Amino acid sequence: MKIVLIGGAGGIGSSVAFNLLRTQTPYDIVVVDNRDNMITSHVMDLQDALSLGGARSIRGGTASDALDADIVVVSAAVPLRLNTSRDVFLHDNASLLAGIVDPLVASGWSGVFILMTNPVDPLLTWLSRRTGWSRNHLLGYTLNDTQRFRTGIAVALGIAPQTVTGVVVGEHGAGQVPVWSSVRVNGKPVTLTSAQRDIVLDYIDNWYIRHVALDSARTSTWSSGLGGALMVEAVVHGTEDPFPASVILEGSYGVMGISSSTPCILGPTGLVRVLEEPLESEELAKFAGVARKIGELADSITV
Ligand SMILES: NC(=O)c1ccc[n+]([C@@H]2O[C@H](COP(=O)([O-])OP(=O)(O)OC[C@H]3O[C@@H](n4cnc5c(N)ncnc54)[C@H](O)[C@@H]3O)[C@@H](O)[C@H]2O)c1
Repeated sequence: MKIVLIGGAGGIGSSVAFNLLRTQTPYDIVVVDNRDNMITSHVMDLQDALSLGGARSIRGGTASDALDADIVVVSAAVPLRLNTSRDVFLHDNASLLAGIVDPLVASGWSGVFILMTNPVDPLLTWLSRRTGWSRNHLLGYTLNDTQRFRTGIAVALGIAPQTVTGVVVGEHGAGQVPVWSSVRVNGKPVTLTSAQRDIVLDYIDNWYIRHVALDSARTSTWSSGLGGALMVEAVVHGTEDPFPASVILEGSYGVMGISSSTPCILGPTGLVRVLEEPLESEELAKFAGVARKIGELADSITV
């Protein structure tokens, strides 16, 4: 099972690599990046963790390593700078992604492509048109929204996040649609008061703005690295439990041809099934508006 991490020497990529090493799956992991010294630094470090997990190998590589990869995880991106929206990186990251996917398309590659680079939904919508790949092979990483929803609810209720489940659909980040009717604590449905909802909304809506304002030059590398590795594991082993991902919607939530987050069943061929979350009418209206915005952003890419 060859996993190629493009942007693999960055914060997210190296954290995905580390978390893959901790699984019991015999991965052959290849780190590809345009910073050779950082590839070497991470590989020298990570290869000494091989004997503590199930992965078979980790090495540095080049873009051509992707041509026979089972799964390509892309977190390559232009450097983070102060901003208030992931959308400011749309055009620069689209140019960079074009250089990554065009050789894969030309080679007829048919593995599973997981995009972590932001803004993930418009970039995936555009990539689906550019590559012509089936939506089954084109997945966007959006688990963090659901994780932040769980954390926010745990904070609002003063309970452990592990006891909370609940789903977020829609856009990764700013246009996320939290599904209040999906909230469960210890498996039982819970209705939050409006004051509790406000605490949750403040947490999930402002997390990104608060984090970027720190000007730390890093993103959510620990949570996304763990989540990215869990997504790879979900694809490789298949999941019975829904895994949230951005995928091209074909009618779910009334949306066609736009990539947005929804719970999915994943397996070795990528997307196995989209699960449509039942939404209230205001939630559906928000989803429709967000999907329009994602489509307009994708349309604006001219690479
Ligand atoms: N989807 C999510 O939930 C989520 C969460 C966190 C971060 N992100 C996004 O992931 C991306 C990466 O974040 P990060 O913290 O790892 O950033 P980073 O700057 O640490 O890493 C990006 C890496 O990409 C490399 N790179 C740039 N162009 C390349 C190319 N053409 N080929 C190979 N490598 C290339 C850089 O050298 C760098 O090492 C950003 O777009 C960020 O917004 C997404």
